[in-house]
Amino acid sequence: MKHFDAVIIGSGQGGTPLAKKLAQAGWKTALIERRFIGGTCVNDGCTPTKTMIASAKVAYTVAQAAKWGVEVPEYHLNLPAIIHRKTEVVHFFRNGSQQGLEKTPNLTVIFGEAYFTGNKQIHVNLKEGGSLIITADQIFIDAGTRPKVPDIPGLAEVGYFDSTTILDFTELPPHLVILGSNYIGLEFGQMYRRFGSQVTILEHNEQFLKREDEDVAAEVRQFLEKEEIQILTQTEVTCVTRHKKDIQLSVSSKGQVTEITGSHILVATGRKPNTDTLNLEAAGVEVDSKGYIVVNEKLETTAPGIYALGDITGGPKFTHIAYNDYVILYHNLLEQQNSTTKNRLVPYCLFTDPQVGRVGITEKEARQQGLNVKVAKLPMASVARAIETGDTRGLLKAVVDAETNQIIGVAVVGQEGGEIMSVLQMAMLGKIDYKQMKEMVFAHPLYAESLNNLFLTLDKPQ
Ligand SMILES: Cc1cc2nc3c(=O)[nH]c(=O)nc-3n(C[C@H](O)[C@H](O)[C@H](O)COP(=O)(O)OP(=O)(O)OC[C@H]3O[C@@H](n4cnc5c(N)ncnc54)[C@H](O)[C@@H]3O)c2cc1C
Ligand SMILES: NC(=O)c1ccc[n+]([C@@H]2O[C@H](COP(=O)([O-])OP(=O)(O)OC[C@H]3O[C@@H](n4cnc5c(N)ncnc54)[C@H](O)[C@@H]3O)[C@@H](O)[C@H]2O)c1
Repeated sequence: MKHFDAVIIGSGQGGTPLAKKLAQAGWKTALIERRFIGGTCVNDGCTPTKTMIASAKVAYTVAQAAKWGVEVPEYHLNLPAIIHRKTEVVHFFRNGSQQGLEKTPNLTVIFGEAYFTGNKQIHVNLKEGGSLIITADQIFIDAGTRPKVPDIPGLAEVGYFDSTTILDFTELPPHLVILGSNYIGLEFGQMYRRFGSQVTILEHNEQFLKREDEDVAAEVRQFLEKEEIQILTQTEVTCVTRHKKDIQLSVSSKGQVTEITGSHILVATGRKPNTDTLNLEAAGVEVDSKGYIVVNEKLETTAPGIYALGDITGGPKFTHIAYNDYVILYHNLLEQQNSTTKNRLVPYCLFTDPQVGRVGITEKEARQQGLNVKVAKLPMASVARAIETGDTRGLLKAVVDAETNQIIGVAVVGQEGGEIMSVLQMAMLGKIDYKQMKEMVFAHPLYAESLNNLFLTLDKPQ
């Protein structure tokens, strides 16, 4: 049996920096990881997908090059080379992170599967064989989530990809049918369409991108459909069968029963927490009805001295949120602060091309809450930089408190939409109001310069 001051389960985007910080502060710390250092983001999530999306953008640009007066008579897609590049980038990030951990004094990295055998006691089935019992004064659970697969008759027998397994498939699916039309479904859908697959996206909700305002969702749908991606909402798959190389999906779409034939299926219907193998009852850590760990706003679980961070808490599932959870914990534990998750801004970016950068409240939410707001909107077709660059898809939108003039919500669909949103996120944090943004000097002709014009629209009668 080994004893540590702190044990962290999972080397994700919260656990890795936390392990380093606690060890650097002199705590005898252990970090337990059952698979690869870096967790989902580095190995199966942000890093591989954004690397491959970059290749898809090149393919799209080359295909459209004549639009910019550049004739490209012929080009070929080399999917194994794209996947090789992705794997190299992933290894670069993973290895860099692992080396950083291994160099940290007071920190022991243990590869193996952890589960609780008591309140502050953990059993680890070591990757190298054998097992280890560990006790600790403080325990931090950052064990993340994994793909959730719907229970559809025939799906398991026919076979399907999820967002992890598809990353190493070196053949191009002739017709990829995707279940789910949120982040994963749309990012992969556009990527494979640009690689040359036919793509059909099936969404069981009535509204496409239901979290977003309808005008924002419509803009995204429009540019995806222009690339001949078929999107069917209110569509439920009832059964899947294989007919030689084809996969047949029986679907109920807007009340009509029909068949869709594809070559491969990608399941992108959400994630589920990795709490089922942790034996949390032994530690007295409660989970909610979906299996996520119950935490308060300081990320304390129901068991004293045990904390949870990142996706496993059921909070917004983003790398920057897992990272911010770590920041909250180290502020409170090492600097005796009183940091909480309450009222933190949660920005996010959908990495379609163009991107969708979002932060704060939507117009729909503001109206539902009965807030007195003004809404500024500007099409990308009115932005000088977009016209010059040759891509006017998208729009800028900001929700402004009519009494205080503060910006309370932003959506930017456009090239560098995430970066432009971040400019407004800074304004929100720094309490720079829309009148100041309207007259702020931005370098010409940046996308950011268009923020002057965005807020000038509020001078017109609403
Ligand atoms: C395809 C995809 C694309 C994404 N793109 C983005 C993006 O562009 N931007 C963004 O912000 N977010 C993105 N995300 C979400 C982001 O990856 C997650 O929010 C983030 O990785 C969560 O980090 P985490 O620390 O909570 O957990 P994870 O990164 O999931 O880490 C958990 C770790 O715990 C380990 N573990 C689990 N159980 C045990 C156990 N019993 N014992 C030992 N170890 C264990 C796992 O092996 C894993 O390494 C994406 C996700 C996916 C799937
Ligand atoms: N750019 C980013 O920040 C980024 C990128 C990828 C993933 N992520 C994170 O990863 C998580 C998982 O992403 P996701 O897109 O898989 O999940 P999600 O939960 O965001 O979306 C799942 C979608 O699938 C639909 N769905 C569920 N069951 C279905 C079914 N049986 N048939 C058809 N549609 C169905 C849902 O209505 C929803 O639209 C997200 O929470 C997100 O935070 C973030």
